[in-house]
Amino acid sequence: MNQPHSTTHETPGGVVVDLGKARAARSTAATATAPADVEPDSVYVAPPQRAPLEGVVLPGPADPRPSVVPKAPAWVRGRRAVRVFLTDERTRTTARLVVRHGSYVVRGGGILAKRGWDGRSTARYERMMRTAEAAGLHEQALEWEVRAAAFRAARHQRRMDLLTSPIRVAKNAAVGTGAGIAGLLGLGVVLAIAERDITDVVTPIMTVIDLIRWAVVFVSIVWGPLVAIAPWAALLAMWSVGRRRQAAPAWTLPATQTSTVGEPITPSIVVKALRDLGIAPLRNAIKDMGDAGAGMLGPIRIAGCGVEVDVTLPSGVSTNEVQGRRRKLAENLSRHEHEVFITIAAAARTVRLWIADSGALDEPIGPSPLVTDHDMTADLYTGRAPWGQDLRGDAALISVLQRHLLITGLSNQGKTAALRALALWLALDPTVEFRIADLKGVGDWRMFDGLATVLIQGPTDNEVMEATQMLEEGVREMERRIALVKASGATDGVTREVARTNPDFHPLVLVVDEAQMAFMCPAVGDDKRPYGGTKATSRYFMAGRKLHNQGRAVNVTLWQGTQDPTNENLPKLIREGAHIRASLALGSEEQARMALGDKAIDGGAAPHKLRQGADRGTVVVAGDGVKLAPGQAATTIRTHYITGEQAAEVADRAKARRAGVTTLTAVAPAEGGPDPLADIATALGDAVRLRTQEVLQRLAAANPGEYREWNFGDLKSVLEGAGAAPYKSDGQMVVARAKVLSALAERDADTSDGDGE
Ligand SMILES: Nc1ncnc2c1ncn2[C@@H]1O[C@H](COP(=O)(O)OP(=O)(O)OP(=O)(O)O)[C@@H](O)[C@H]1O
Repeated sequence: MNQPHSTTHETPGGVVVDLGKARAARSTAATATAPADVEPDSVYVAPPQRAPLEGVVLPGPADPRPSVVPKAPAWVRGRRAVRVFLTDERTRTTARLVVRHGSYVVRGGGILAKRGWDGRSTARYERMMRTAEAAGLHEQALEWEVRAAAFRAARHQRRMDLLTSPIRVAKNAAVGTGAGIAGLLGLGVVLAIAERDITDVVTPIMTVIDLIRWAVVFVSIVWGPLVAIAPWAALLAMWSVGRRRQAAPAWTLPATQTSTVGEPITPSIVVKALRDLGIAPLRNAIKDMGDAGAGMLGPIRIAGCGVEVDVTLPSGVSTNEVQGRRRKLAENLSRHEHEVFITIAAAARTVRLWIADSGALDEPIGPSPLVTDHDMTADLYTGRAPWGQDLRGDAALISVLQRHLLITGLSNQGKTAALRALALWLALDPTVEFRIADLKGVGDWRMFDGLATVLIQGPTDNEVMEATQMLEEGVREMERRIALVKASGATDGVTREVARTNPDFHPLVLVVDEAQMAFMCPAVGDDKRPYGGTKATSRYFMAGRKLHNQGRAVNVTLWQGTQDPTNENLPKLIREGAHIRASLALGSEEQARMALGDKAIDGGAAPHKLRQGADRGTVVVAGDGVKLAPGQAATTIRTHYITGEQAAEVADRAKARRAGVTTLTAVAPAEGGPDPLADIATALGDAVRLRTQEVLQRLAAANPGEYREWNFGDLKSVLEGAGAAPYKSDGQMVVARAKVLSALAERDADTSDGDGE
């Protein structure tokens, strides 16, 4: 077995160790490996411990680590110790405790001093004046000024009185003492006569003197302890006031007191939230108001699953500035953005805040009365559909009488369910006829089979064409009714009485769900007019427009449901023709403006702030039909969800109220509908060619309902489609009669060929 390399020499005094080699051995041992020259499978035996020479310490064989670790300098160790001490949780807790309670005392003292100062000076009046001024309430400011002047006058009087009071007090004391002594003497005389003892004359006076002496003795006994206790009692009072007001830095407060999540809304929380909104004039005004900032707020009222408060903004702050910071305001109030609604109240410069209880909006609302009340009936003229609940938790009822309706929203947010819920309610009125086109066609409206007179279901161009024919048939029905009303000479339109007794005027509701499919449809009819699109030649669009323009008065209304609106899938004229405009969650403010109109969005309606998915079934409704407070532009309704199965049950009840209805799945194309090419030929008359402008005028004069809105593009597209495009002649666009006639002849030949096949 090999020995490690160390050189030792026996000497008379002990063992001499070669330090260089011993160091080498130490470092080798520290790595816990055998020396390099030890064979791998040989066992390494540590050298026996020997007594070292003085001043030299050898590593122990069992513990190869150096036994002496050089100590860090004292200042480093001191710093480490301080750091450990400072970062220790116990130290922090103690520090927080000390600072918190210290602050309670100091700031509590400040609060008491301020109260005292307020009571004795005009500080309070001046503060209220500043508040009123900052809020632009000048009348109130004047009122406070008058009160301050009265206070000053009264104070001056008291001070003047003080100047003369020592003399008065001295006089009063002298008179009082004299009278008291005389009284006591009198009493003593009476006593002496009664007791026949002259010494009783002074008995009452001596009794009073004794009483005074005892009082002095008592006070001298309790005075010492009272004086000793007084400062502590004062400190306790200051601490108690400070603690009640939580007057300490936030970092020192316990977590339960600093967490504001779900905290009830108080005036000071609202004022603080407004102050920290990042609107400089608002912040400055609130700072100027000091403690009186709550003067901006109306009473905080419980409103459904939240609270409602009106805020009168100081001058220089506009309501839309506050509306634009909804998220920040919500966060300042420890709420999510969707839990705070900011609308414009009727009073000038006033915003109405509705703040939900934390998480309350995520709780489902109850089932629809349509589902729970099996005896429910409906009356289009006098009733309102129980659609859901508004944010205050009140039933949201909507009147659909003679109102066109449009409901938009991103896909899968509950559009069909909301539209269907209204139709189900109205179906309980047996006088109402439904014609429905469901351009999604997955059975959402299946329960209306046997209830609606027309039910078209499917997403293809065929269904769009049928839906268009359904609308065009509705237009014809409308025109027939208008003619009847004209002929009848009626002055009150279609009254409830007429609607119920005269089958010619029963309410007719045309429903098109997923209407964007119709606008996007590329199909073109035999007359070369497109079904879809947004031109004056587009059949769906034009039929919708005509219904919007004149249908209401004769009880023919159009309800449309459509996905997120754009100019392509929801043209402006169609959006604006609806009386009731409702929107579920949308992707952007731009879409929200299209869905509900600028006025509603500027007034605080914000369907784009609804959460996709989480707020399914929540609609923001603008326009007619819902009750709105004065100045309110829109309301938010959480609709009751009626499942397909429940809808089928309600539909069965509605069917039971009607004599059997046969449901058609298509509408036959109209005979004798407008034929633009033939009408153009008629308009041309005998002219060989006619300016396009002239043709348009003649068309509009002959059939204004159809052609009034036509422009050059519409005329051109029909003529181009027929192969008779307008062309330039003498620098002007003209239509050639020969070309139009030959296009007509060609078409007729095609049609008869087709018929013969
Ligand atoms: N009022 C409601 N409350 C809660 N959930 C609802 C409500 N309405 C609908 N939903 C849920 O949303 C889903 C989608 O509803 P619906 O088919 O009506 O949406 P949609 O907007 O018409 O969809 P799409 O545009 O894609 O056809 C339903 O299956 C249901 O789960």
